Amino acid sequence: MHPPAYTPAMTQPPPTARHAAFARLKALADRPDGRRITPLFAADPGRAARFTAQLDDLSLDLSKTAIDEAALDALFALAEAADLDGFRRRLFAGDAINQTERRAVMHMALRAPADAGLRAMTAHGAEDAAAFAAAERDRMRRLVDSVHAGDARGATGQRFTDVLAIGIGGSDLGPRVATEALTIGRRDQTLNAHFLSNVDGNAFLEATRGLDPARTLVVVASKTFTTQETSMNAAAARAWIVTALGETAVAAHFAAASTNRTAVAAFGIEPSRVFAFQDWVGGRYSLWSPVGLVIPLAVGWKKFQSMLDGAWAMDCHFRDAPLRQNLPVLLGLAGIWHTNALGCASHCILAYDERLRRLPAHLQQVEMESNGKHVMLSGEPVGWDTCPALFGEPGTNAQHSFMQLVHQGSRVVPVDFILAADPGPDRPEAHRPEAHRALAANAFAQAEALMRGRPEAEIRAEMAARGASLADIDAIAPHRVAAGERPSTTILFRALDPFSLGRLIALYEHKVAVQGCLWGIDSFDQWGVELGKQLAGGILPELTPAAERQGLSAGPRREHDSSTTALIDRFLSLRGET
Ligand SMILES: O=P(O)(O)OC[C@H]1O[C@](O)(CO)[C@@H](O)[C@@H]1O
Repeated sequence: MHPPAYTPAMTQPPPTARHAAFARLKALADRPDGRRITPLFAADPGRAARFTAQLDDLSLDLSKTAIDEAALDALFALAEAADLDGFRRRLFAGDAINQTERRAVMHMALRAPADAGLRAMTAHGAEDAAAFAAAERDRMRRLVDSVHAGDARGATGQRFTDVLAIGIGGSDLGPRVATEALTIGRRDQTLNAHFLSNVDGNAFLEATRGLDPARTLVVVASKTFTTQETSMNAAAARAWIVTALGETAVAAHFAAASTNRTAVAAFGIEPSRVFAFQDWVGGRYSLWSPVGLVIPLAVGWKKFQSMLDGAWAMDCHFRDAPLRQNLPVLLGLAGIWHTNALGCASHCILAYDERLRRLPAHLQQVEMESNGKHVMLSGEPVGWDTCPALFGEPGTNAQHSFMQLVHQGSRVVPVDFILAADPGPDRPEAHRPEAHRALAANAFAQAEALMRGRPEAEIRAEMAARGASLADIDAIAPHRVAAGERPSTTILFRALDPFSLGRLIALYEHKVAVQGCLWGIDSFDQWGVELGKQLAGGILPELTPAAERQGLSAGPRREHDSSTTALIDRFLSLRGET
């Protein structure tokens, strides 16, 4: 991929001031009590309120971190050194913020009203991104409505009951987390959604298990429409439809979302069923675009629109709120504190909500593909750590797997707790209120336990009170000690509905942009994943018998290291194909 040559010269504040700001953060963490949290509460009864920011019903509590006023000032000094304010302006002005791909970053236009006036720089000059997105959204809506109304039907005249969404990475994770969040525990979905991402015959079998091709609409989502996994899965789905219903059924059963109309046309999808978006939408930010078509198909247009509205509310807040009251900025700064002042190398996302069970997977891509970078925009190596490794599971499940390490492991892992106060006001009968209270109790208890820990004296006293011998106390007490002072942030809102879901995901998207700006990196490219793709393309012909190699670019056989060569030979020998 060669970026077009239309971008302005790269501009970035010189790193000197940033170096000083990072050094200041480290120095603050190295103060005698610089990493402790409990003394901050002891010293300031108003700490919780002072370190909680709010947008309507959504609150972000940063008080259970070691960030004090001095640390906050140092973090904002870093933001100033990195010109966060200017970055935010350039982002919303549609400048080519994604400098290495010479692209604007304008996924906000996908959720903005048509007349929001959001423009994006393109190879052909600035375009009205919000108007473009709205026009495509209207086309999507027409298809969704006609499927739901039974006007658009399968080739045999039957109504669609299922949608199979094919895509990978950003063309899968975002749509999947949103669809799951809005359908888990409900019985009112308009179509049953199924997802196929991995290039694995088992995944295909699993995704199509029990599906009737005559009643299945297939949506292929791929920004580039060249991704190997998606191409192979789309071809398999096409064969599945054609075998059952004949070649002519493809027009009725397929729709696509892509920026590459030519490749989609070559695949043979009816042009009226192809929905476009522009290169100013990054893959991991594309669930709001036609890539997310499966979402309204599954939950209805009204909910999809409400999700967009929630994200747009967060966009406006991020764009307009002063930095010190700005939720994505504060969440981003907390992460900077943990990564660059405390040296934490990982970060845990715990949503106490089964419906958000795929959120960590989506955020892994949003955060790690965006900010897993080692050079600044100038190409110079960064002089500080960038994105931590993210992981997570729904609470309370996580408590019974990896939380042991978070409480007592040798490294500090900051946690984001995410919780809705109300399990779902639109249908209280579906929720056992006592179960939701138990979820909440666990979320609050975990955060408190991480911070308070358990001192040895308390454990010894408790064991003694229960009649344990001194030898037992000596042997066991050290193992039960939890040092505490482990940081967490808590995101709490009224209810997980489409609006709050959109707002939540957009909060993290902008957090990532904030951090990328402070680290001085390009958060919107992903060159690192290219090499593996190229090498896989080269190895595939080597694993394929000559008779089946048609269509695979044979190319000259590459020299591998001896390990890779031996593994390829062994793979073929185990299959009896040498
Ligand atoms: O939507 P596409 O073009 O099929 O790409 C899928 C995914 O692959 C990646 O390029 C990474 O390999 C992601 O950035 C993207 O979300």
